[in-house]
Amino acid sequence: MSLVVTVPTARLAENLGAVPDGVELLVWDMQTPAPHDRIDIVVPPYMGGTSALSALEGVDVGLVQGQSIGYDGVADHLPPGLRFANAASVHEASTAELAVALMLAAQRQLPRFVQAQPEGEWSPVFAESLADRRVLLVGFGGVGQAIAARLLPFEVDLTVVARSARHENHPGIGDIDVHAIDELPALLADAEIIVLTLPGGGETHHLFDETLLSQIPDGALLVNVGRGSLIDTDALERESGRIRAALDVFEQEPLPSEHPLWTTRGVLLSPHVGGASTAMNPRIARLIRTQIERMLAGEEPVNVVLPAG
Ligand SMILES: NC(=O)C1=CN([C@@H]2O[C@H](COP(=O)(O)OP(=O)(O)OC[C@H]3O[C@@H](n4cnc5c(N)ncnc54)[C@H](O)[C@@H]3O)[C@@H](O)[C@H]2O)C=CC1
Ligand SMILES: O=C(O)C(=O)COP(=O)(O)O
Repeated sequence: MSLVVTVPTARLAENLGAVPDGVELLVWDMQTPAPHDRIDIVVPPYMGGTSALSALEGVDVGLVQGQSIGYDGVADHLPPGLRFANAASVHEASTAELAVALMLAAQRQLPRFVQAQPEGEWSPVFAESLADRRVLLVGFGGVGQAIAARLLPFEVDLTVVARSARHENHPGIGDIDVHAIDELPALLADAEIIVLTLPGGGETHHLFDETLLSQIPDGALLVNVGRGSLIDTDALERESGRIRAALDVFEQEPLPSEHPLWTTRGVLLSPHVGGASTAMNPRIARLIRTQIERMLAGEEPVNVVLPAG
């Protein structure tokens, strides 16, 4: 058995290191014609990878291994007959770190100190804590549970709402009740920090619409590391000033430089960098290695979220 595997960057090939005998590893960024008619595993570029999928038209591909967890939009660009695996688990720790960083920065008003530093301005504030705050975590899959595991040592009062809990016994989390999503409006009324980790797509589109946003208590912090489409951005802008927000994901990405969110008071933005850290490449490489080993052994690959249609 032999396999042809393509990765989009030399750095990822380096992270992958030595591959088993019989595996031909090539660097292909999908901007040039496919290097072979048959490729067993194709790894498209990170971010914006969906448009590159057209390069797979007419190529016999065993598995398309994405580098993201979210795969909204992929089905529309994936040539028929190809199957797609996502990068579930790869970005969980990194995205959870960012979510906690955004919460800490917004609660303790770190941007204010960063701004005052060049002026040598001593500007103490009596800030919101993370300790003892009532945190409502929306979504309890890999990312949500990784956030819970990191938040609990901060001594927060944690409530979780989701359709289902994908993992059981995530390290660091004891038994947590998961409330059904239809309890969301009632749970919101009591929340001081709300953290969104749901996937995008039709079912969750504008879940936080004008009505739900208006039920968030005054001064509460809305954190979104799931997908921008979860929140009606126009409605959020109308609520700004009353509630605070820390957002890593947006309905339109990149967020245009003239967008009012950039300058809205009480809004902290990061440019969709939840998964973008040094943890990523070695973890993606580990996942690719698993897929190679499974395919060499004639086993099904893991993480297939779009079976060959
Ligand atoms: N900011 C960033 O850079 C990153 C963002 N993400 C986003 O985070 C999302 C979640 O990732 P994981 O936790 O690994 O996914 P997952 O599939 O493990 O968990 C999703 C959670 O959302 C819940 N859920 C899904 N659809 C729902 C619905 N319609 N109503 C109520 N609950 C629903 C599930 O029950 C589960 O608790 C990804 O789909 C991606 O969009 C992921 C990685 C990095
Ligand atoms: O893993 C994810 O879902 C992420 O959000 C990060 O990457 P993406 O923007 O989906 O390419």
